[in-house]
Amino acid sequence: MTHNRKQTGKPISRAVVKVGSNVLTTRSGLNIEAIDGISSQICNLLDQGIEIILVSSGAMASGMKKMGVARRPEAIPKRQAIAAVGQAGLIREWEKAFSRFDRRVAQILLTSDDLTSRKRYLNARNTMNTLLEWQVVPIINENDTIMVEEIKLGDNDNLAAMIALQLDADIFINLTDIDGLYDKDPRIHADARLIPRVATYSKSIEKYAGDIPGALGTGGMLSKIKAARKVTAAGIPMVIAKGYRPDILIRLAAGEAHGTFFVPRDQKLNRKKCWIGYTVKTSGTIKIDAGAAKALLANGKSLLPGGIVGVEGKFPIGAPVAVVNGSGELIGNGLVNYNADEIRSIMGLKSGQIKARLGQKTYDEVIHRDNLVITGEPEND
Ligand SMILES: Nc1ncnc2c1ncn2[C@@H]1O[C@H](COP(=O)(O)OP(=O)(O)O)[C@@H](O)[C@H]1O
Ligand SMILES: N[C@@H](CCC(=O)OP(=O)(O)O)C(=O)O
Repeated sequence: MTHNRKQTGKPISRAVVKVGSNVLTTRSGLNIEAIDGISSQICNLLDQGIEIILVSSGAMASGMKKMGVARRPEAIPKRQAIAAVGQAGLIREWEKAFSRFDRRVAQILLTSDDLTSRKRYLNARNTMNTLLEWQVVPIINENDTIMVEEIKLGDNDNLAAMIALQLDADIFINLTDIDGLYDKDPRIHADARLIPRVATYSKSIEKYAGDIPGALGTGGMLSKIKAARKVTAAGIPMVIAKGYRPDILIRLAAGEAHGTFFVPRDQKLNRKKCWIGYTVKTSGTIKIDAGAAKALLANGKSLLPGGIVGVEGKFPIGAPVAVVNGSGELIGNGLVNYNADEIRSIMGLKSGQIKARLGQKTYDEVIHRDNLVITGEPEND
């Protein structure tokens, strides 16, 4: 069964719901009232036939309360240990809350390695799809316990956006401790006004948002805006709304307008391109000249060796790399047909000269357009 959503005009049959630490924790620990309220609403949506994937923050905040720590420790092992303590209680409370409605939950903890490896990415997707088929609610968080800088996802706004792309959700609902995006940080400016709708994403929107989170959050409003950029570029709408508002999920699913709605692009990006453009951690950088940038941006062409002016990093064939212009601004991500040393050796050449230089030519293109996703949009920046 699908649900008609007036705001998007499209039916919702699958939603990613992210709940921030500020909603899920109080001064004394986990906010059981919020967990009960949100789980009861999710069960209502499940009864309507809408599949829900829950991304739950709160492990760090809850672990700190449990261990009697007032501030996040600087030492990484201590932070990881605190998250481990907190995650146990967090999932227990969600499980308890859903069991009141005879619903089961499953815990999924991810790092960016799990999402960058295509094999692990697809495995995780298959598992989550199986859980959804079984009507079990997947509850996802970053695997903070083993998280170090190299495999860090950063914040759960970003993680939830990637999950929305991975599972081809119809909407991403981001529940936080504030009504939505204001035109200025409302903690500093009393005259800040709520923006109900963002029709087209542009860099200027990012200027509205502060990157200082609430007492217990990570990333602040800015990380939510960046998440909106990802999902809307791939054709998925996002709403930022206040998690404490009674029946907020039910109201949103019924098409009521609350918070800030980010209108998606008309065209959906295919799944593999979602992964290349908005999920993988790139393992190198290719710098291109102005002619190549124009060919990629305006004409949707593949990247040929002739337009390449620099290569950074050491990466194998098939690796995800970032493509940047002469000023270092990101144009997009792509999967390479040649390794880093080969690209260094053929950059600036015509495709017809590749064989003479390398002794063989497997492809004309360094990145074929089917494996290239334009994510930078200079016309909006
Ligand atoms: N322009 C803005 N509009 C709304 N909130 C903002 C803005 N700039 C900064 N914020 C702050 O961002 C906070 C939400 O981010 P964060 O604490 O990371 O939440 P969460 O824990 O839900 O992820 C809000 O409490 C708000 O004070
Ligand atoms: N993984 C972390 C949450 C990180 C995060 O993004 O927090 P938040 O800004 O509250 O969504 C935790 O569970 O504490």
